[in-house]
Amino acid sequence: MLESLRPLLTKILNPLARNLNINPNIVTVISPFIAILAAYGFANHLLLLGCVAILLSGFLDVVDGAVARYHNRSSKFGAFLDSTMDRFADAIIYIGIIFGGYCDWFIGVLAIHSAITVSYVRARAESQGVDCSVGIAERAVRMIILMVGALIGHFTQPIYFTYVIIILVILSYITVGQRIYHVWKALK
Ligand SMILES: CC(C)CCC[C@@H](C)CCC[C@@H](C)CCC[C@@H](C)CCOC[C@@H](COP(=O)(O)O[C@@H]1[C@H](O)[C@H](OP(=O)(O)O)[C@@H](O)[C@H](O)[C@H]1O)OCC[C@H](C)CCC[C@H](C)CCC[C@H](C)CCCC(C)C
Ligand SMILES: Nc1ccn([C@@H]2O[C@H](COP(=O)(O)O)[C@@H](O)[C@H]2O)c(=O)n1
Ligand SMILES: [Mg+2]
Ligand SMILES: [Mg+2]
Repeated sequence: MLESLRPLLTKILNPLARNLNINPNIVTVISPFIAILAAYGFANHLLLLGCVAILLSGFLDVVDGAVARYHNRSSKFGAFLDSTMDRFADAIIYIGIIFGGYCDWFIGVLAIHSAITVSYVRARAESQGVDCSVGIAERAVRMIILMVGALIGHFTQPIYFTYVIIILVILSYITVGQRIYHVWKALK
């Protein structure tokens, strides 16, 4: 969905990438630590901290790839590490949200389950040679929805954050369906 913004994003990030001539894997492993900070924020009812930390963690997730591409340091291990750290970040953020009591534990577990399943379907599809970056709630969209929800919860009432999480779970499962359908069409 947001993939079409990638060329624009690359243009914007290239000056930063040019000045950041480091191993992109270093950037990749910092991102989940910032996600832990987001989880800490949610667990302690600091919604604004949660929101800013998700933004920073997501920012690093786009910077690692930009640095890798700009300096011709893209690697298969880097791609693997990037995806793995993303799963870690996804889960830890929801764990923080559950601890903060922003949703029923069952909804929180579904949020983790749906997010991991969305990404698993893509990984499994790619192992079958099918590109699967489709669906309404790819990771960037999920992160943006969470940030917007946290902001709404902060500036109005926390219950609105809960509603946003429920919507996010529904959108994530729809994405699982969209991706399975996409792979079915590609492989039938
Ligand atoms: C806080 C600051 C110091 C930093 C501030 C900088 C600012 C100027 C803001 C810039 C932010 C922006 C550029 C970054 C935000 C991105 C973030 C919202 C989400 C992170 O996106 C992930 C990204 C990379 O994906 P990647 O390929 O590395 O990972 C894949 C992914 O995990 C897949 O998961 P899934 O299958 O989809 O579940 C795996 O399957 C893959 O294996 C794995 O490789 O994706 C980037 C895609 C887009 C091109 C990103 C577009 C982002 C928009 C331009 C962002 C606009 C953000 C707004 C500013 C947000 C405002 C919200 C507000 C605060 C309410
Ligand atoms: N440590 C890394 C991180 C990323 N890559 C490469 O970038 C792709 C992901 O790009 P994003 O802009 O979405 O982060 C990934 O598939 C790798 O090709 C890398 O090599 N090393
Ligand atoms: Mg990345
Ligand atoms: Mg990533």
